[in-house]
Amino acid sequence: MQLKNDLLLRAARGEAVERTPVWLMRQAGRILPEYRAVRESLSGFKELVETPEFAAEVTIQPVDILDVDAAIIFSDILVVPEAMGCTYEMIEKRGPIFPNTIRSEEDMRKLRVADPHEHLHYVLDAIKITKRALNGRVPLIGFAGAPWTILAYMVEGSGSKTFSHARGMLYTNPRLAHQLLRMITDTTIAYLKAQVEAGANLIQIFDSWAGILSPAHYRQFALPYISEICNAIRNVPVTVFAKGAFFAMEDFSKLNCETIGVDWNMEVNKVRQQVGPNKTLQGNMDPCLLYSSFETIQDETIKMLKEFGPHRHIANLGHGVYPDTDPEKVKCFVQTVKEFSPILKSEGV
Ligand SMILES: Cc1c2[nH]c(c1CCC(=O)O)Cc1[nH]c(c(CCC(=O)O)c1C)Cc1[nH]c(c(CCC(=O)O)c1C)Cc1[nH]c(c(C)c1CCC(=O)O)C2
Repeated sequence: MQLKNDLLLRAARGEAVERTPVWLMRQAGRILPEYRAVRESLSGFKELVETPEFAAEVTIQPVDILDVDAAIIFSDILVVPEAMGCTYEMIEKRGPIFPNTIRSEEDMRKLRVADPHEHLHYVLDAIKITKRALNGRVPLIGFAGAPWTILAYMVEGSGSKTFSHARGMLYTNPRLAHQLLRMITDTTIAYLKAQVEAGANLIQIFDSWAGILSPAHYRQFALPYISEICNAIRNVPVTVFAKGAFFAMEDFSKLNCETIGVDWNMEVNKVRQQVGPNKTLQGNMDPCLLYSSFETIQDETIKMLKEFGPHRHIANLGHGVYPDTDPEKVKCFVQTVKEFSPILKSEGV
């Protein structure tokens, strides 16, 4: 189906756009009372993720309410380890827990390369329902975690400040780490291909824990697998968002992907120099800006638009929106991009 608003896809491919497209990482859920109402009618987070009709409903809420230029399918990066045989629980206000971690050859034997049509059909169904309901209003973003970030959760068993078990494995048993990364990558490629077949218009890879690795480990244990995924997904644009990986920007310039995510620790002009002119950049507002006044949000958003320039930019935060953010402040961010980017474009800023 022809998209009515394809700004995101054109910006990703480096084509001309009338204005800069805008959406927010983690826009689906958390900040919206409408999301919480759906969530509270169910037994928990997992029921919402695994029930395609509800997942589709909360995917579309931010498009209706926040007026963003894209929807991102409501799911989680942790559905991949679950499909591989490593189940997670989502503990209210604490985050995910994996009762059985992967730390030995024996633990590995319990895992499989998942078939997305068998083990992740609920996400594929949610994508199909969402696409039908969106009726071409905006593109739908599919996603997965990058293999390193998924390994980090499977080995650690929960969120962590240090991920010391996961990082430790890279020193103590690199062979096992590569074996696990191999299985995660194979599952992820099949899963993302299935998301595209189901209707996803763009794919984003979240490497949320990129920034805790040394550059050498990142090149050994993260980049090659991301590169494989990029090479495998060729019908739709791909975005690689690696939080904190300022040291890898030159490596990213060589990836077979269209867009690179930028967080607020990174200097936009330096990143642009490092990745060159042939990639689109996405980001990079500090989510904490949205705690400030409407006036400050406007000023800082305009500053950000000027920094990136009018071409090859997708406006976003530098990481997911925080749960205690006022949706009105998000609307202010979105509207400022929509209002000012065409003006800056016409002024040639
Ligand atoms: C690391 C990571 C996870 N999940 C995700 C990442 C990568 C992005 C990032 O770095 O933030 C990705 C994710 N998780 C969720 C989405 C949905 C789509 C969207 O709004 O972007 C996406 C894209 C829903 C969710 N995933 C989660 C929630 C909150 C749970 C709830 O509603 O009760 C939502 C809406 C839970 C989750 N899921 C995860 C954690 C650590 C937590 C607990 C803390 C938190 O709330 O963020 C793992």
